[in-house]
Amino acid sequence: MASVLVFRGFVHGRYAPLFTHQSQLPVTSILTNSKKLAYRSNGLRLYARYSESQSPRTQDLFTSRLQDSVENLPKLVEDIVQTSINTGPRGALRLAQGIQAVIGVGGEWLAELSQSRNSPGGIPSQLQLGLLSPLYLRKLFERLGVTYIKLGQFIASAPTLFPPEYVQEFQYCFDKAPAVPFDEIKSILREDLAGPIDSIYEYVDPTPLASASIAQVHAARLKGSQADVVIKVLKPGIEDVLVADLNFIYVVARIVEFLNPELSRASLVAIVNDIRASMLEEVDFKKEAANIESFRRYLDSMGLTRQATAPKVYPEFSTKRVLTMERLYGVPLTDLDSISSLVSDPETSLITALNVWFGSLLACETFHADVHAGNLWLLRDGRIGFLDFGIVGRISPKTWSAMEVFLGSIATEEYESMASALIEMGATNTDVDSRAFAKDLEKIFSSIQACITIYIDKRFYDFQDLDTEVVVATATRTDTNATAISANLVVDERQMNALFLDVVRVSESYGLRFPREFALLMKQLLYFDRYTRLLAPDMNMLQDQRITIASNRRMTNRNRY
Ligand SMILES: Nc1ncnc2c1ncn2[C@@H]1O[C@H](COP(=O)(O)OP(=O)(O)OP(=O)(O)O)[C@@H](O)[C@H]1O
Repeated sequence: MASVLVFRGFVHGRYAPLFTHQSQLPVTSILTNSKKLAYRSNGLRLYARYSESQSPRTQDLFTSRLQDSVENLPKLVEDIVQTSINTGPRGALRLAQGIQAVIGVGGEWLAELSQSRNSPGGIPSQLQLGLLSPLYLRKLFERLGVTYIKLGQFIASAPTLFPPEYVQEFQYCFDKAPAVPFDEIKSILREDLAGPIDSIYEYVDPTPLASASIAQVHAARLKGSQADVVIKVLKPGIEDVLVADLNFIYVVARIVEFLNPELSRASLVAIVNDIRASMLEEVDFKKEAANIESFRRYLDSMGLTRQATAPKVYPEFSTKRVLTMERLYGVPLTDLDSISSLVSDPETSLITALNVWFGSLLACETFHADVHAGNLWLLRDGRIGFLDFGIVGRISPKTWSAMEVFLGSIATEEYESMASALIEMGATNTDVDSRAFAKDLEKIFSSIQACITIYIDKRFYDFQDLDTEVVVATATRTDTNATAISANLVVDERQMNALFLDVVRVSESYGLRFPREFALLMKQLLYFDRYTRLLAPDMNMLQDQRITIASNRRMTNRNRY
C-alpha cells in the first residue's frame, strides 16, 4: 500500500513541513525532531541530521538531498532484489564461507587477546580494534579469497584514500594462493580442449610455475611442433566466487551511498562498478587472448618485434578457461642483478619498454594496464616481454592528447596548462575557474618534499626530508676496492602516489570527474617510475629526449591494431 509521508523539521527556527513524499513502500516508523529526520521502510532506515545553526542554503541542500534519497529508495530496493536474484544460491554458499572465515580469524584474535591480557605491557594497539584492526582485517581478506585479496591490493596502492596503517599492512596482501591439485587442472583441460590432453601436449608439468588467486600456470610442450608453452588455467569455482562477492560489495556500496549521499561525490558505486567490470573481464581468457593478439599486431605493424614481444597464443588449444601460449624466458624488470648479466646497458632496455608501452596507448586497440614487475620481463634474447593482458585500458585520442599536455606540464611546471589539460579530461558541465585551479595545483606540487636517493654499489639508499642539496656518500667494496657513488634528486615513490591522488582530489573539488583510464594510466606511470629509479636513476622519464611520450602516430579508431 502506498503511503504519503510528510516530513517536518525546523526551518529558520520554525517547525514546518519540509516536503511530502509518496512512497511505494510501507512505512513502519517515522522520527523527526530538530536534529534528525528518519524513517523506516522495509527494514531500511533513512536517516539524516542537521542543526539549526546551518545556513538556509545548507538546509535547502539538505532538504533536496533527503528528497533525492527518498525518491531513490524504490530504485535501491529494486537493485538489491535484482542483484540478489542474479547471485542465486552461490550467495548463500559464500555467506557460509564468509562466516567460516570470520570465525577462523576471530579465533586467532581471541587467542592473542587472552595471551596479551596476562602480559605486563597490556593489550597491544593492533588487537584493540578487533577484526577491524589492520592485521586482522588483512588476514580476514586473505581468508575470504580472490575478490578481497584484489581489494586489499587496491587499498595498499591508495595511500591517500586509506589510513597509513592499513595501507602499510595491506602491502602484505599477496596474490599467492595454494595450488589447485593437478587432477582438477587436468579435468578442466579434458572438459575444455577438443581432444585428449596427451594428443595435444607432449607433456604438462604437474608442478605449477605460478599459482595466483585467479589462475594457475603450468609449463608444457606441444606435441607436433615441440614448442615450449605455458597453460594458464582458470581455477575452478572462481567465477562464482567473484560474482557472489562483487554483487555483495555492490549492494553494500549502494546502501552506504544511499545512507550517506556525500559519498556519491567520491563515486563509490562507480568505483565498485569499475572494479566489478574489470575483474569479470579478467576471468575470460578469450578476452585476454584477443588483447595479446592485438598487442602482437601492433608490434608487428610498427616494426617493433625485435625490441619487444608478447607470447603467441594458440587459439586452437585455448578457451574461456584455458589459455595456451608461447613460453617466454626472462626476468622481471626489477631483478637488477640478473638484468646486468643479460644486458650491458639496462637503461636502454627500460627506454625500449617505455617507448613500446607509450606507443601502444594510441596505436593499439587496448593498452597493457598492469605492468607490475611480474608482468614486464627482460627476456634472455634482450627483448622486453609483456605478459598477462588480463587488465587492459582503452584511451581515446582526445583524452590522450590532454594527457600528453598534462604530463608535459608536470615536467615544465606550467600549472595553467596542467589545469586546462585536466579540465579537458575531466567531464564536467560547470565552468571551472582555471586560474584558481592552477594555483591549487601549484600548491600541491610545491609542497613535495625533496628526497635524495643515493646509489652505492648497486643498492639504493633513500634519505627523506633533506634539503635539496645533493648528499655525497661513498662506499668502498672490500674485495675490489672499487667505490661507487651516484646521487640523484628525486621525488620518492610514495610521495609520487600521494601527489597524483592529491591532483585527483583537487580536481574533483572543481567538479571534474576523470575517466577510469586516467587512474589506470597513472598507476602504470608509477610502475615505470619505480623501474626508472632502479635501472636509470639519472633519467627523467617525462623529459628524456629518447622517450617518445608525445605521440606522432595518432590513430583513428579504425586503423588501430
Ligand atoms: N607466457 C609465459 N611464459 C612464461 N611464464 C609465464 C607466461 N605466462 C605466465 N607465466 C608465469 O606465470 C605467472 C602468472 O601469470 P599471469 O601473470 O598471467 O597470471 P595472473 O593470475 O594474472 O597473475 P598476477 O595476478 O600475479 O599477475 C607469471 O608471473 C609468470 O611467472
